[in-house]
Amino acid sequence: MVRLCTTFLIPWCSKKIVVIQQAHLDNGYNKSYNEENGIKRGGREMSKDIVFCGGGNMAENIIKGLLYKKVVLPENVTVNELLPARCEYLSKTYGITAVTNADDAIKRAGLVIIAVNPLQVPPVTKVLNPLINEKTIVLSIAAGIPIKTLENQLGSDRKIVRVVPNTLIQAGSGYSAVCMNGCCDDQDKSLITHVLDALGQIMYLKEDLFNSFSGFSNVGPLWLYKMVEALTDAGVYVGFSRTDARNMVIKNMLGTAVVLEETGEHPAVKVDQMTSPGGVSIEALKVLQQGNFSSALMNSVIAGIDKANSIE
Ligand SMILES: NC(=O)C1=CN([C@@H]2O[C@H](COP(=O)(O)OP(=O)(O)OC[C@H]3O[C@@H](n4cnc5c(N)ncnc54)[C@H](OP(=O)(O)O)[C@@H]3O)[C@@H](O)[C@H]2O)C=CC1
Ligand SMILES: O=C(O)[C@@H]1CCC=N1
Repeated sequence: MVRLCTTFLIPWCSKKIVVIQQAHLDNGYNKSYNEENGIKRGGREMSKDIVFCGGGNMAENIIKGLLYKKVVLPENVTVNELLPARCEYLSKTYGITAVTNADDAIKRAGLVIIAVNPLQVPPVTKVLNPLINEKTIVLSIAAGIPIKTLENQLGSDRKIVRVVPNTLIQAGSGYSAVCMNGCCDDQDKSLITHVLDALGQIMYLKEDLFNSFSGFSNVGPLWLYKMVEALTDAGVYVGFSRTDARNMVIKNMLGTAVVLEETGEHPAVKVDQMTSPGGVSIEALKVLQQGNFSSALMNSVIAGIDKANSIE
């Protein structure tokens, strides 16, 4: 096998990353790649194929991340999707196989990813049940569906992983939460880590924190998108073009994240530093506090978590 180590910039992200390019990848998950990244998989080779059940938004984002990071080759990816038009789009765009019946691929797969909406999970597990075996890893991203429910549908002797995937996969930033049932071993964990690494950061969590993770971290970009929208409107209101206003807000947001990540300082310290006595910032802060900004955010987080709890 020929491997090339390349450093390059992700086009949509300013972070430098190092990727091991494999000129010849003879199995979907490459042992050398894992070892290069400090992830030991042991001797057992994983079946090379991944099957996605459901080819919607999340499946597409995950596929993009996996192909971009060369975790898997297009010929090792099959999507089982009900809509023929969607199958055509996915296969043409990504060079993968997308079909309305993937029974054969599921039988061969090492990893099956359930990426349908929660209500569609029972019909999907019904299809999977006779096709998977004790070596197949079934990974579900369906919000609010616990491992216990999946075990009831698939068997408690099956390897089951529950993931709340990062919603900023295209930026390669943001946490995915993971937990797995007792049938998964260290090698399975290494493999799942390797796969999810391609999407962003990973946090192994106890399942009882999953709903909190969904409502807090997974929904996270929503508050930031809404903030960009509101601040851009404010910029337009005071006379900037929408483009200029949006650009200023986005650069401020990126810069703020970099400063906090790199310094590790508390945001309140940064606010203290920029509020000059009797100045502009402290005036803006006063009015923000009158609008109950912090309380609105906390209540919104709690509402999302309550909803996640109610689905489960
Ligand atoms: N969107 C997000 O940001 C996040 C989503 N999730 C979870 O990811 C899952 C998928 O979400 P998302 O991608 O947004 O949803 P989508 O509705 O975009 O995708 C689901 C896809 O599955 C197809 N489908 C339905 N039933 C079946 C079936 N029996 N077999 C195969 N395919 C089927 C649907 O087709 P059709 O349209 O014809 O029904 C649709 O294309 C959900 O469970 C959600 O909770 C988790 C975290 C974040
Ligand atoms: O809104 C949802 O149901 C999913 C879970 C968190 C983000 N999207």
